[in-house]
Amino acid sequence: MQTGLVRTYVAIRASYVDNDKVLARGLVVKPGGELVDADRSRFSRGLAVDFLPVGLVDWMLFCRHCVCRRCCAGGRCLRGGSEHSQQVISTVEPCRISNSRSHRCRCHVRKNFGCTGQLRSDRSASRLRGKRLDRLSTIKRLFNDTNTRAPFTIRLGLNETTRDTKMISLRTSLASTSLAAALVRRPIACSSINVLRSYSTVTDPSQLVTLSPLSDIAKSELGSTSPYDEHISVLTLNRAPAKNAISRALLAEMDQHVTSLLTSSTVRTLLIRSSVPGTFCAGADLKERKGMSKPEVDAFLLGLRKVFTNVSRLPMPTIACLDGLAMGGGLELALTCDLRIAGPAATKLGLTETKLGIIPGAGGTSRMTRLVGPARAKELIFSAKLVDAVEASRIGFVDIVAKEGDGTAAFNKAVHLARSFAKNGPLAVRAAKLAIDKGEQMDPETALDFERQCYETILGTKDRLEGLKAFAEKREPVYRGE
Ligand SMILES: C/C=C/C(=O)SCCNC(=O)CCNC(=O)[C@H](O)C(C)(C)COP(=O)(O)OP(=O)(O)OC[C@H]1O[C@@H](n2cnc3c(N)ncnc32)[C@H](O)[C@@H]1OP(=O)(O)O
Repeated sequence: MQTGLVRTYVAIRASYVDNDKVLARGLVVKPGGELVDADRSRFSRGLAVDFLPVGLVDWMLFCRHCVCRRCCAGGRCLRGGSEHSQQVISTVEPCRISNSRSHRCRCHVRKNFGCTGQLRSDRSASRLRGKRLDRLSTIKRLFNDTNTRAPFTIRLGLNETTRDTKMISLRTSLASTSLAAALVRRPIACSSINVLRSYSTVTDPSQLVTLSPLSDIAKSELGSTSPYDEHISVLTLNRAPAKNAISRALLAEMDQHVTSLLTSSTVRTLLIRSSVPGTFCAGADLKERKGMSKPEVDAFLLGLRKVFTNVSRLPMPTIACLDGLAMGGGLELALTCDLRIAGPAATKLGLTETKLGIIPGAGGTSRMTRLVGPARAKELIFSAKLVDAVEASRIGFVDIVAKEGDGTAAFNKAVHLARSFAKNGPLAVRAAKLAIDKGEQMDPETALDFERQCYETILGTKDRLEGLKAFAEKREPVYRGE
């Protein structure tokens, strides 16, 4: 057995097994710290919580009726795992726990792990709350006790009276990040580092921004893979408690990732998305900002400008996946990308800074104006108004409105598009991007000269020869970016 620090492996997600059927799957820490894929594990009836679902998922509360199409990985029903993979439940039924018709399934983590029920019934919630707190303190005690290396088991077994409550939500009472932090600090013996990796960074709540190849997450999140996925990177904003507000810490992490991408020769497309349902980014962290001195604000704005400028200068295509609100600096981040795709969840998009007595300070005035023209940019900025995806597309700062799917429609569409970019000659795509970006700022004649220069850079490449050869041989080209 190897010993490893469970760091990026905090993606220990909820798994519930009922009558030997796995209703939701995930990574499990079994007593003793052994890490297994929950799919392969078998628990006895009841909620098996000798593992800790933390991270983005927090603890979920859902009942059997909450399993919906959105929660199925790639249309596969999570009920019963692969044996029942064809079973897709398309309707959302009222929740029996809350007796409320307002109950809706919400896919919590990119189709991965079922629903988080929005428990409307206060009575039910308070009935559960006391238990949650007790259990939470037990869990915390275990994790905070660094001397405890012994195998541990925490059981939050369901009793008969709460049979329909498949999982107990700790969300309201739990600062999940602190639990996660406790977890990441605690070395846990684990048997398979490899298994862990495939579930890693996206859901590590200790990381505010993660960067991972699509190939790491495509199977679990999308249920489909493509040979090009390893060339597509996904930058994920992961600060749920503050709706991804850009704090100094978040900006620093973003800076690190974006800097690494500036010199990457293998990434063919970058997708920027959020792991927080209903949110892309709520802009600059206003709470942090409140306590900043003038020099600190200056430094922050300078940092923001640097990072956003770097995003706009990335050599590969970039797509902002707006599956939720994007306000102020959040929208400004999206504006730095080559394309913005917005889904039905993107109901609040706007440069809202003037409402706060400030102006867009991360390139918003300039980038929005370039996209929609001065009059529309002025209307948006002066009024600080929020628009939805369709209106944003009509105005011109959203390029594609994704309609298929709900919570992750934009991401899904972006993946589709990114794969179509990634199969083409990567050097050619980069050269085209450069020609467009720079050429746009030049007079037409100079732009044509510049286009020619860009063309020149690819004339001697192996990819170009491969393109011609593949055409002659009537096959798909295999580009290597050489
Ligand atoms: C150069 C760049 C400048 C800028 O970007 S200026 C900032 C522009 N952004 C904004 O004006 C957005 C401010 N936020 C809001 O208006 C609302 O929030 C939202 C519409 C985004 C969401 O509203 P709702 O769904 O009702 O949620 P909630 O309870 O307000 O927020 C959940 C938690 O998120 C925190 N939060 C939201 N936005 C920010 C932010 N921008 N900075 C810091 N924290 C934020 C809240 O405070 C709260 O947290 P708690 O529950 O602890 O109070």
